[in-house]
Amino acid sequence: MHPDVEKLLFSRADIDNKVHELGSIISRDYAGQDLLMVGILKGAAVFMADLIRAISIDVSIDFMALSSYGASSKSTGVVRILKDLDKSIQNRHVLIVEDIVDTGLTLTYLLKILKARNPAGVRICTMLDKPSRRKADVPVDYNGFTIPDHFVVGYGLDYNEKYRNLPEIYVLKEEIYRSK
Ligand SMILES: O=P(O)(O)OC[C@H]1O[C@H](OP(=O)(O)OP(=O)(O)O)[C@H](O)[C@@H]1O
Ligand code: HPA
Ligand SMILES: [Mg+2]
Repeated sequence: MHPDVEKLLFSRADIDNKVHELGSIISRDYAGQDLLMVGILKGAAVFMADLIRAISIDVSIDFMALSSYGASSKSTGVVRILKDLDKSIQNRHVLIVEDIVDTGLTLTYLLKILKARNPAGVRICTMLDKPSRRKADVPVDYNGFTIPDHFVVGYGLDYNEKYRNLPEIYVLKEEIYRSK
């Protein structure tokens, strides 16, 4: 285990099973529809790469880059678009793919922007949901795991741009983010 992590939360097997479960449900729910999956960079990149390969129907993908956290473990509530979608989403079925929903501020902002573009629908798929810290209500349609109030890293999730490459999901030691 990496020396900065407190404990393992979800193993490779836990993650693989969950990704395949979600992939099957999404494939069934969107059968016969024009599905566009939108990964939110950078955190969702790893989950997105696994999830699209667990989907059995035709799907297009795109990415958006938003920034709300910077070099802190706390949300600032300020969300900026760093990279927008390449094409119009009008009349398309959009599925937002996130690594984690925490305060919900990022997705609240994003949902507002995307709904204003008149898609056929927008739903949310997240690997992790941390409902105890919610500041804004967001409708999570597909959730991998609900987690308690710990700062987690790995499988795309970072602290200060570190630990995204860890293949499993861990709780970060408090001393790592408290000292900043
Ligand atoms: O529900 P919230 O409190 O808004 O937090 C969730 C968001 O925060 C993280 O992104 P971050 O801004 O750290 O960017 P990153 O994906 O590049 O790490 C995460 O990937 C979500 O997008
Ligand atoms: N870990 C990493 N990034 C995050 C988290 C977390 O627990 N919550 C919001 N962004
Ligand atoms: Mg981050």
